[in-house]
Amino acid sequence: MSEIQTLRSIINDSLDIMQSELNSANLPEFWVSIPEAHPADAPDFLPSPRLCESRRILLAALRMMATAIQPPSEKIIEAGWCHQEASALTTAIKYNVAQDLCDASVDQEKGVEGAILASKYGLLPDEFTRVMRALAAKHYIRETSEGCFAANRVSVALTPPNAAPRAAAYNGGFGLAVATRLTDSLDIHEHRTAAQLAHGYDTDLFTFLTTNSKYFNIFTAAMTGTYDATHASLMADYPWAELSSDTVVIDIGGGEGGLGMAIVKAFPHLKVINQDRPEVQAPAYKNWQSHIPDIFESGRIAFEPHNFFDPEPRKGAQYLCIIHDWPYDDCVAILNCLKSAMVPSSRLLIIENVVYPPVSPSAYVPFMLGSVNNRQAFKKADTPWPLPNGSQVLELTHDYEMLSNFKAKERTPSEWRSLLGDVGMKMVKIWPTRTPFSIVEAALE
Ligand SMILES: C[S@@+](CC[C@H](N)C(=O)[O-])C[C@H]1O[C@@H](n2cnc3c(N)ncnc32)[C@H](O)[C@@H]1O
Repeated sequence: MSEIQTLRSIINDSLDIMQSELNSANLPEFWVSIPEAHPADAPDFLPSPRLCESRRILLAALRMMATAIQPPSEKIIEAGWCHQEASALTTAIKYNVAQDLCDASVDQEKGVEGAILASKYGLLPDEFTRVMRALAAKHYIRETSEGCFAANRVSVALTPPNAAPRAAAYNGGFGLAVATRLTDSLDIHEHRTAAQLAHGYDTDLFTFLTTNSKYFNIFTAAMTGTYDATHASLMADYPWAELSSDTVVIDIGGGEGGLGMAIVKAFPHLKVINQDRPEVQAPAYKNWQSHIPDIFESGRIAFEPHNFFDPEPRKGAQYLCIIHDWPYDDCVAILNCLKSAMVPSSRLLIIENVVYPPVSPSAYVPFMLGSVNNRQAFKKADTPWPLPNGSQVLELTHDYEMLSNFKAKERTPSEWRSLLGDVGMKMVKIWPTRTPFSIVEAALE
């Protein structure tokens, strides 16, 4: 079969599998235009392995199909304007447009005039309407008649309490400016990041954030926005239940404590200590008090100020950490501080975007979702030809962001083996999850 015929058959087959998975879970088919959330949009929704993998492969095939049919010169020109989508989204988030469009008073057939919304926000009607139109063209909202706008399913995900907009708000408030300096930062052969060039600081980003409350708030909220919808899978795809009942899990650099909260909610036999910089204590307390007041009161989750460049004070526990935002030497220093506390039974779980380079396959790999079984532990399907192995859009986005903000990185499996080996640890296993994140399990050598 030709490349395009194969893509067409992957698209048809994965669509069929996706639909049958939805049917067996008694879920409706997906939609765009209806201004309601699909049950699978809930942050705590856990897709079956086959639903997860059919969606992943379908998305990859649709993206490649779009490349096949679009004139290459047009693709290049369109991509050159990609910052426009991010800036339009930032505007929508700033004014909470989606909340207004989803309001019960809005007739979703007719929509609301852009000019009425513009006047509510104190903006010029023509300018604002064109930003709205850009959003409608990308399916964040609908244009129902010229200059009138209504909500769709994506608009619903843009309204509180959904956390994803907080991740996108970070891009508008901080990341877009960083992106403009990435190219400049590459030919400075010393540790000078695009973020430092864009925002004019010399320290590491986290130290800079402590001096700037606006960016501190944007960044801290963005972490919750990024990780919030991953917790159901992170809980299901690692055998937390098998940890013994005296286990203390230390989440090092745990931020507002969303992951720790998911662990203590799902596994009553576990305790979590969330370690982070002292200034993160207040947001973490606020988070736990509003979501898990009883567990917080019981002391099964606690905050401990700790600098992870100092030796880890809690010996012989199970440890979680994220180190993708530190350059190599810092990663080695952090891991050594942690290693000093580990005993042979300790495990270090590093929750990051393991990167599988998007290598173009030379051999034919058929589309076989048969190997993904809903009754077994989650495993990823082999990516079929002609999709590049990997096909990881969000994972590679994170890697680029780590480069831009920290001159740090997401790692391939061999890079993980090598880094862990450099500090006298070994990789036990990489656990794939139904999110862009994997869990890299490490132990003492
Ligand atoms: C990638 S974020 C972690 C996000 C978090 N796991 C979550 O689920 O929201 C990195 C965290 O490392 C923390 N951090 C940065 N430098 C630190 C240090 N020297 N010691 C301890 N924590 C630090 C930051 O405050 C931030 O919360």
